Amino acid sequence: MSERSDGVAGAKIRAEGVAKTFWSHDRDVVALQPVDLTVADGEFVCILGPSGCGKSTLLRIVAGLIGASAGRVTMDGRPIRGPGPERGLVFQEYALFPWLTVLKNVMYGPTVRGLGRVEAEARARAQIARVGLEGFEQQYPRQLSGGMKQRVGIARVWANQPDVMLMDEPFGALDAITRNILQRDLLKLWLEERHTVLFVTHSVDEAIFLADRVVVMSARPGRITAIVPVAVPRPRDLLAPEAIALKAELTRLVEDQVMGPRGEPSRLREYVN
Ligand SMILES: Nc1ncnc2c1ncn2[C@@H]1O[C@H](COP(=O)(O)OP(=O)(O)OP(=O)(O)O)[C@@H](O)[C@H]1O
Repeated sequence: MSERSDGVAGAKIRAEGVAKTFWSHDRDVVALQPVDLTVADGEFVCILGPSGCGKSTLLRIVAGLIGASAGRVTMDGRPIRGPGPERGLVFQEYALFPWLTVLKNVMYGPTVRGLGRVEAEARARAQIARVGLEGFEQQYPRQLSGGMKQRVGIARVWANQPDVMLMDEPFGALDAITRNILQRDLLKLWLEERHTVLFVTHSVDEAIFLADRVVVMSARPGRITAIVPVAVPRPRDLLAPEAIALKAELTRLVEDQVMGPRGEPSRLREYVN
């Protein structure tokens, strides 16, 4: 909490020189060039970049699911050496247990961590209600829509009371309307509790709608090319002039990574790491 970086409040997550090379089909695949990033306590940071730029790789390193080839990641100043309940993960794939009801899915984490059945159930029911699924506790995942499954995924993570939410394109598989609703709801829940959120997306709109800061990554091998604060007041109207201007700039930053720079350099390059 005491560290300061990138002009934001105390550091929750800090990545220093984090790089990753995979060994695949008898050759090295450099997924991530050295990345430095600090996420403040309670901050909502979106990682934006073209497909294959290493966004998920960075998130998985922060999650402790894979190790970095170089550099280190700390949470509250302590090195991350593996997964932990203080970092909740929500993926695009819903990753629910199909043989368990909604209630049992959400109770699973707290129960595994030793909470008694009554308390685990109370906590699960509260989280299910928070994500708007009251009345669906006894349904099975196959009986739910994609958006509902993702709500269960969020409730399941929150039931573990994590400090940090790591979200890897959680709404990527959903239709546009469901996605918008879930973005709004996620933001409402985040404003209530101010977990730290690291959210991977390749949608510029989604990043502008959600983030305090947008981290733009280059095409593979990934590195951070810009960190852009979103100064648009919440609730954000993506049709407001400042949001439209930001969208143009972020789109250009991402497209430059895919197609090479066009015209004059963006004014947002002043944020380049
Ligand atoms: N386990 C692995 N073994 C080998 N290569 C990998 C592995 N995981 C990822 N990669 C490679 O690392 C690069 C970055 O992948 P990553 O999934 O992090 O990208 P991404 O930005 O999240 O992409 P997308 O937006 O398409 O999901 C890709 O070229 C990918 O093929």
